[in-house]
Amino acid sequence: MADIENKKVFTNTKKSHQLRQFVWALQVIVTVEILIVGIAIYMMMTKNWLFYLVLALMLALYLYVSNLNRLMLGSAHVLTPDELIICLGPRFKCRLPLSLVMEAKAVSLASAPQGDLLNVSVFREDERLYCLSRNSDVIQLNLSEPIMVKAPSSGPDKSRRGFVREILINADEPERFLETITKIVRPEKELDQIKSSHNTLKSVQDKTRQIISTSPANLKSNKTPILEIKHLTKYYGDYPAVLDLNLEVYPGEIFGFLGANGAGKSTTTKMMTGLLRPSKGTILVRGEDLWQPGALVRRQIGYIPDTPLVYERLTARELLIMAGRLYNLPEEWTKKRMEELLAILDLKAKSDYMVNTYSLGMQRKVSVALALLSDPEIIIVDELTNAFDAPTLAKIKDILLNLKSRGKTVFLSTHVMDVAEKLCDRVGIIHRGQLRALGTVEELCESLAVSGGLEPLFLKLIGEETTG
Ligand SMILES: Nc1ncnc2c1ncn2[C@@H]1O[C@H](COP(=O)(O)OP(=O)(O)OP(=O)(O)O)[C@@H](O)[C@H]1O
Repeated sequence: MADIENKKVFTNTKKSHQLRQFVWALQVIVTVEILIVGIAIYMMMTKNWLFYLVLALMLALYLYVSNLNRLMLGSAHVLTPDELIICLGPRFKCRLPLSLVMEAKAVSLASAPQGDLLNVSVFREDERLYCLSRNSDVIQLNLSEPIMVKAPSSGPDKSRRGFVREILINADEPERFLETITKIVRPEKELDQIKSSHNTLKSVQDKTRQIISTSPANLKSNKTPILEIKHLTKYYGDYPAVLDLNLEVYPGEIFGFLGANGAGKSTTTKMMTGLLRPSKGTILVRGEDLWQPGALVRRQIGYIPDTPLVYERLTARELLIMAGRLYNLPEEWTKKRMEELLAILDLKAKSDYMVNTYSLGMQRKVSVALALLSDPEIIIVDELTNAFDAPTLAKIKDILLNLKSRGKTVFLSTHVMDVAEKLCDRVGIIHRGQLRALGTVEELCESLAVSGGLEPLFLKLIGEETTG
């Protein structure tokens, strides 16, 4: 009962005159046609069972059209304390958990996207869902994570489902809608207050403990960074998983991103690969913002996730061919590269078996092949060591060193110090979401007066932080 009382309804078609005219015209046409046909049938047909059947069918058609019109004109979004049920017309409905809504704001559109017969536009474009009946009173909802919706895409991707991070909807009373939703979804301002109080509490401690190497030689000041992370922040609710992260990575280097369990490594790599929207901050790849809609620089990134994200009902070969098509790579080139990668990764023997028959390590090798297929400029690896046995790990290390020798950049997240020490030119150490140290292992050891390499350095830094 309380739930029902807490529901707020926001109509979304009342101000759309064009739509209302269309719907009323449809209602009038159907009523007149049914009357004419009904009278004709009444006069011409004998009153047997067929007559009553036709009459019933006509009545059913009339009720169907009336109901369609009622749903169209009464179309409304429903806001509860936990979710927003987005409805448009009789056909589109989507439940959006409010925990995912990062921001709701009024936006103006130059023109309404082209709608269907009922003047309704529901489609996906560049990870944005348009759910509109007009171009006025438009509200944009920005999500912290992508959600899957069932709506056609305007692009070459013909699938009926896809991920979106921004949703555009109409509300007949946009001010009331925004006021209500921002009361439920914590407003940015309030979040900022929490963030700044969190920062203040730790700031003195943090500043004294952040060890950033600034020696020009080691920052490679003669090179332009390929990757720039500026004030990158991610909140899960009120919890800062990554807080004000700043770093630069240079072409041709293997950069180690180190941290204990839960330090914020995966959250950072997901933001760097376009999988998780930052709460704040920017990620620039060759100076271009990765989070700009349709950013082409995303194509320059290959991502090896910590757990394989592969479609298991295809063979490795089918997956790689499909990925090549998605990247618009020439088929011959894809096939050649695929054979090379399958051979290097020892996957040839099983490459025509479905991926769901592979071991976890083999599935992860498929992830590696997929990430390297388009020969990207930057390779982001989340927890290199996961699921790989020693010989495979040695092989993957060789692959990464080979990429480096070809001028590619590797961003390697790991909590295994040995791997980082052997492979990385520079390392960044993240703890509780904040960067604590940045530089070469030698520089950092010197700054902290630690001997014995990365492991004692890491333990000293994290140990001090934990007890501090
Ligand atoms: N979807 C989520 N919702 C809420 N909190 C989350 C979510 N994902 C991660 N976290 C929290 O954010 C923090 C950072 O997590 P993250 O996965 O980035 O750590 P990590 O450094 O990759 O750890 P590990 O090495 O164990 O994989 C953790 O405290 C985790 O509990």
